[in-house]
Amino acid sequence: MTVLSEPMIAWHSLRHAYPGGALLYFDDFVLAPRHHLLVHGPSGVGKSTLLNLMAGLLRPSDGQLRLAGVELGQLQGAAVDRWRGSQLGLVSQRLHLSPSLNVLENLRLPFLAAGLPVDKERIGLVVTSLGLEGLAKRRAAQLNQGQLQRVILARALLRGPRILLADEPTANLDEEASERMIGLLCQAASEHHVTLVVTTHDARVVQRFQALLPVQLHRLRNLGWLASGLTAGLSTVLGGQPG
Ligand SMILES: Nc1ncnc2c1ncn2[C@@H]1O[C@H](COP(=O)(O)OP(=O)(O)OP(=O)(O)O)[C@@H](O)[C@H]1O
Repeated sequence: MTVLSEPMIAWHSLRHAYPGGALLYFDDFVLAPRHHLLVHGPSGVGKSTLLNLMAGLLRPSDGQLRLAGVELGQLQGAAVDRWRGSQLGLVSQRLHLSPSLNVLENLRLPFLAAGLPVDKERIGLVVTSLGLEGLAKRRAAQLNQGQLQRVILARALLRGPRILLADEPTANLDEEASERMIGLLCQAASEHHVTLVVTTHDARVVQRFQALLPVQLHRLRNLGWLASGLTAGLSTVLGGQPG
Protein backbone atom coordinates (compact mmCIF):
# COMPACT_ATOMS: atom_id res chain seq x y z
CA MET A 1 0.00 0.00 0.00
CA THR A 2 1.32 3.46 -0.87
CA VAL A 3 1.22 6.00 1.93
CA LEU A 4 0.97 9.50 0.52
CA SER A 5 2.76 11.95 2.74
CA GLU A 6 1.36 15.44 3.05
CA PRO A 7 3.34 18.10 1.18
CA MET A 8 5.37 20.39 3.42
CA ILE A 9 4.00 23.47 1.63
CA ALA A 10 0.90 23.98 -0.54
CA TRP A 11 -1.49 26.80 -1.37
CA HIS A 12 -4.69 27.09 -3.33
CA SER A 13 -6.65 30.14 -4.57
CA LEU A 14 -4.40 32.25 -2.37
CA ARG A 15 -4.94 36.02 -2.41
CA HIS A 16 -3.83 38.92 -0.35
CA ALA A 17 -5.30 42.42 -0.41
CA TYR A 18 -3.45 45.26 1.27
CA PRO A 19 -5.94 47.74 2.74
CA GLY A 20 -6.36 50.43 0.10
CA GLY A 21 -3.49 48.91 -1.88
CA ALA A 22 -2.43 46.06 -4.11
CA LEU A 23 -4.55 42.93 -4.58
CA LEU A 24 -2.19 39.99 -5.10
CA TYR A 25 -3.15 36.62 -6.63
CA PHE A 26 -0.86 33.61 -6.30
CA ASP A 27 -0.84 30.66 -8.70
CA ASP A 28 -1.65 27.37 -6.94
CA PHE A 29 1.40 25.49 -5.76
CA VAL A 30 2.43 22.18 -4.14
CA LEU A 31 6.00 21.50 -3.04
CA ALA A 32 7.28 18.07 -4.09
CA PRO A 33 8.58 15.79 -1.30
CA ARG A 34 12.18 16.42 -0.22
CA HIS A 35 12.36 19.58 -2.33
CA HIS A 36 13.13 23.14 -1.35
CA LEU A 37 11.30 26.18 -2.68
CA LEU A 38 12.75 29.11 -4.61
CA VAL A 39 10.32 31.97 -5.14
CA HIS A 40 11.54 34.07 -8.02
CA GLY A 41 10.18 37.20 -9.65
CA PRO A 42 10.74 40.88 -10.30
CA SER A 43 10.44 43.57 -7.68
CA GLY A 44 6.86 44.26 -6.57
CA VAL A 45 5.39 40.95 -7.78
CA GLY A 46 4.65 39.77 -4.23
CA LYS A 47 7.62 37.69 -3.01
CA SER A 48 7.81 39.29 0.45
CA THR A 49 4.04 39.20 0.76
CA LEU A 50 4.04 35.45 0.05
CA LEU A 51 6.79 34.87 2.59
CA ASN A 52 4.96 36.92 5.21
CA LEU A 53 1.81 34.90 4.54
CA MET A 54 3.82 31.70 5.05
CA ALA A 55 5.26 33.09 8.27
CA GLY A 56 1.77 33.90 9.55
CA LEU A 57 2.76 37.56 9.77
CA LEU A 58 0.02 38.41 7.24
CA ARG A 59 -3.37 36.71 6.94
CA PRO A 60 -4.61 35.64 3.50
CA SER A 61 -7.66 37.55 2.28
CA ASP A 62 -8.78 34.36 0.57
CA GLY A 63 -7.70 30.79 -0.17
CA GLN A 64 -5.84 28.03 1.67
CA LEU A 65 -2.23 27.95 2.74
CA ARG A 66 -0.86 24.81 4.41
CA LEU A 67 2.58 24.52 5.95
CA ALA A 68 3.92 21.50 7.82
CA GLY A 69 0.46 19.99 8.04
CA VAL A 70 -1.24 23.11 9.40
CA GLU A 71 -3.88 25.24 7.67
CA LEU A 72 -2.69 28.70 8.64
CA GLY A 73 -6.10 30.36 8.26
CA GLN A 74 -7.36 28.21 11.15
CA LEU A 75 -4.80 29.52 13.63
CA GLN A 76 -5.82 32.57 15.62
CA GLY A 77 -3.94 35.11 17.73
CA ALA A 78 -1.26 33.69 20.01
CA ALA A 79 -1.57 30.25 18.36
CA VAL A 80 0.04 31.75 15.23
CA ASP A 81 3.00 33.01 17.26
CA ARG A 82 3.42 29.65 19.00
CA TRP A 83 3.23 27.79 15.68
CA ARG A 84 5.74 30.17 14.06
CA GLY A 85 8.16 29.85 16.98
CA SER A 86 8.11 26.07 16.97
CA GLN A 87 7.92 25.30 13.24
CA LEU A 88 9.63 28.14 11.38
CA GLY A 89 13.05 29.74 11.33
CA LEU A 90 13.18 33.26 9.92
CA VAL A 91 16.46 34.27 8.29
CA SER A 92 16.45 38.01 7.96
CA GLN A 93 19.11 40.67 8.18
CA ARG A 94 16.32 42.97 9.32
CA LEU A 95 15.61 40.98 12.48
CA HIS A 96 18.52 42.53 14.26
CA LEU A 97 20.55 40.91 16.96
CA SER A 98 20.86 42.86 20.20
CA PRO A 99 24.19 44.63 19.63
CA SER A 100 25.12 44.98 23.29
CA LEU A 101 24.57 41.28 24.04
CA ASN A 102 27.15 38.66 23.20
CA VAL A 103 26.50 35.84 20.74
CA LEU A 104 25.49 33.32 23.41
CA GLU A 105 23.12 35.79 25.06
CA ASN A 106 21.56 36.55 21.67
CA LEU A 107 21.04 32.83 21.11
CA ARG A 108 19.22 32.48 24.43
CA LEU A 109 16.67 35.12 23.44
CA PRO A 110 14.38 32.95 21.24
CA PHE A 111 13.82 30.60 24.21
CA LEU A 112 13.32 33.42 26.72
CA ALA A 113 10.95 35.28 24.38
CA ALA A 114 8.81 32.14 24.10
CA GLY A 115 8.82 31.62 27.88
CA LEU A 116 10.76 28.37 27.48
CA PRO A 117 13.74 27.05 29.42
CA VAL A 118 16.99 27.79 27.59
CA ASP A 119 18.05 24.61 25.79
CA LYS A 120 21.82 24.78 26.28
CA GLU A 121 22.39 21.48 24.54
CA ARG A 122 20.58 22.68 21.43
CA ILE A 123 22.47 25.99 21.46
CA GLY A 124 25.75 24.05 21.71
CA LEU A 125 24.79 21.84 18.78
CA VAL A 126 23.85 24.77 16.52
CA VAL A 127 26.92 26.79 17.58
CA THR A 128 29.18 23.86 16.68
CA SER A 129 27.40 23.18 13.40
CA LEU A 130 27.97 26.79 12.30
CA GLY A 131 31.51 27.04 13.65
CA LEU A 132 30.66 29.77 16.16
CA GLU A 133 32.48 28.30 19.19
CA GLY A 134 35.18 30.98 19.25
CA LEU A 135 32.65 33.81 19.07
CA ALA A 136 30.36 32.90 21.97
CA LYS A 137 31.45 35.78 24.19
CA ARG A 138 31.79 38.38 21.45
CA ARG A 139 29.24 41.18 21.41
CA ALA A 140 27.01 41.24 18.33
CA ALA A 141 28.17 44.80 17.58
CA GLN A 142 31.72 43.49 17.15
CA LEU A 143 30.90 40.81 14.55
CA ASN A 144 31.92 41.15 10.93
CA GLN A 145 29.41 40.49 8.16
CA GLY A 146 30.27 36.81 7.69
CA GLN A 147 30.05 36.14 11.43
CA LEU A 148 26.76 38.02 11.62
CA GLN A 149 25.32 35.85 8.85
CA ARG A 150 26.21 32.71 10.78
CA VAL A 151 24.70 33.97 14.04
CA ILE A 152 21.48 35.03 12.27
CA LEU A 153 21.23 31.56 10.78
CA ALA A 154 22.03 29.93 14.13
CA ARG A 155 19.23 31.90 15.76
CA ALA A 156 16.79 30.76 13.07
CA LEU A 157 17.75 27.09 13.64
CA LEU A 158 17.65 27.10 17.44
CA ARG A 159 14.20 25.72 18.05
CA GLY A 160 14.53 22.95 15.49
CA PRO A 161 12.26 24.42 12.80
CA ARG A 162 10.82 22.32 10.00
CA ILE A 163 10.97 25.20 7.52
CA LEU A 164 13.51 28.00 7.10
CA LEU A 165 12.20 31.16 5.42
CA ALA A 166 14.79 33.48 3.90
CA ASP A 167 13.60 36.70 2.21
CA GLU A 168 16.19 37.89 -0.35
CA PRO A 169 19.03 36.50 1.80
CA THR A 170 21.69 37.78 -0.60
CA ALA A 171 20.31 41.31 -1.04
CA ASN A 172 22.95 43.97 -0.45
CA LEU A 173 25.73 41.37 -0.23
CA ASP A 174 28.79 41.35 -2.47
CA GLU A 175 29.47 38.25 -4.55
CA GLU A 176 31.67 36.54 -1.96
CA ALA A 177 29.25 37.14 0.92
CA SER A 178 26.34 36.09 -1.26
CA GLU A 179 28.06 32.81 -2.17
CA ARG A 180 28.83 32.21 1.53
CA MET A 181 25.20 32.84 2.54
CA ILE A 182 23.89 30.42 -0.10
CA GLY A 183 26.39 27.79 1.08
CA LEU A 184 25.33 28.27 4.72
CA LEU A 185 21.65 27.95 3.90
CA CYS A 186 22.20 24.77 1.88
CA GLN A 187 24.39 23.29 4.62
CA ALA A 188 21.74 24.11 7.24
CA ALA A 189 19.02 22.53 5.09
CA SER A 190 21.00 19.30 4.79
CA GLU A 191 22.39 19.04 8.32
CA HIS A 192 19.26 20.14 10.17
CA HIS A 193 16.74 18.50 7.82
CA VAL A 194 14.75 21.67 7.23
CA THR A 195 12.84 22.69 4.12
CA LEU A 196 14.28 25.87 2.69
CA VAL A 197 12.09 28.66 1.27
CA VAL A 198 14.10 31.41 -0.40
CA THR A 199 12.84 34.46 -2.28
CA THR A 200 15.06 36.15 -4.82
CA HIS A 201 14.86 38.42 -7.84
CA ASP A 202 18.38 37.38 -8.88
CA ALA A 203 18.66 34.69 -11.58
CA ARG A 204 22.26 33.91 -10.50
CA VAL A 205 21.07 33.07 -6.99
CA VAL A 206 18.47 30.74 -8.51
CA GLN A 207 21.21 28.95 -10.47
CA ARG A 208 23.44 28.54 -7.41
CA PHE A 209 20.66 26.96 -5.35
CA GLN A 210 19.69 24.71 -8.24
CA ALA A 211 23.26 23.48 -8.43
CA LEU A 212 23.40 22.65 -4.72
CA LEU A 213 19.97 21.33 -3.68
CA PRO A 214 16.85 19.72 -5.14
CA VAL A 215 14.75 22.87 -5.51
CA GLN A 216 11.40 23.63 -7.03
CA LEU A 217 11.39 26.99 -8.77
CA HIS A 218 8.17 28.96 -8.45
CA ARG A 219 8.05 32.00 -10.71
CA LEU A 220 5.61 34.55 -9.36
CA ARG A 221 3.47 36.29 -11.93
CA ASN A 222 1.51 39.41 -11.36
CA LEU A 223 -2.01 38.06 -11.84
CA GLY A 224 -3.74 41.20 -10.59
CA TRP A 225 -4.23 42.58 -14.09
CA LEU A 226 -5.56 39.23 -15.30
CA ALA A 227 -8.09 38.96 -12.49
CA SER A 228 -9.24 42.55 -12.84
CA GLY A 229 -9.48 42.03 -16.62
CA LEU A 230 -11.63 38.93 -16.07
CA THR A 231 -13.81 40.73 -13.57
CA ALA A 232 -14.23 43.63 -15.98
CA GLY A 233 -15.06 41.18 -18.77
CA LEU A 234 -17.54 39.34 -16.57
CA SER A 235 -19.33 42.52 -15.52
CA THR A 236 -19.54 43.55 -19.18
CA VAL A 237 -21.19 40.20 -20.00
CA LEU A 238 -23.52 40.40 -17.00
CA GLY A 239 -24.29 44.03 -17.77
CA GLY A 240 -25.26 42.98 -21.30
CA GLN A 241 -27.76 40.34 -20.10
CA PRO A 242 -31.40 41.22 -20.56
CA GLY A 243 -32.84 42.14 -17.16
N1 LIG B 1 1.91 47.36 3.47
C1 LIG B 1 1.54 47.48 2.19
N2 LIG B 1 0.46 48.24 1.87
C2 LIG B 1 0.04 48.36 0.59
N3 LIG B 1 0.67 47.78 -0.46
C3 LIG B 1 1.77 47.03 -0.20
C4 LIG B 1 2.25 46.85 1.13
N4 LIG B 1 3.35 46.05 1.09
C5 LIG B 1 3.54 45.74 -0.22
N5 LIG B 1 2.60 46.32 -0.98
C6 LIG B 1 2.47 46.22 -2.43
O1 LIG B 1 2.26 44.85 -2.76
C7 LIG B 1 2.99 44.51 -3.93
C8 LIG B 1 3.94 43.35 -3.63
O2 LIG B 1 4.92 43.77 -2.70
P1 LIG B 1 6.07 42.79 -2.19
O3 LIG B 1 6.94 43.58 -1.27
O4 LIG B 1 5.44 41.55 -1.67
O5 LIG B 1 6.82 42.46 -3.56
P2 LIG B 1 8.28 41.86 -3.77
O6 LIG B 1 8.20 40.97 -4.95
O7 LIG B 1 8.78 41.27 -2.50
O8 LIG B 1 9.09 43.16 -4.13
P3 LIG B 1 10.57 43.57 -3.65
O9 LIG B 1 11.49 42.56 -4.24
O10 LIG B 1 10.73 44.95 -4.24
O11 LIG B 1 10.53 43.57 -2.15
C9 LIG B 1 3.71 45.77 -4.39
O12 LIG B 1 2.91 46.38 -5.38
C10 LIG B 1 3.76 46.62 -3.15
O13 LIG B 1 3.75 47.99 -3.47
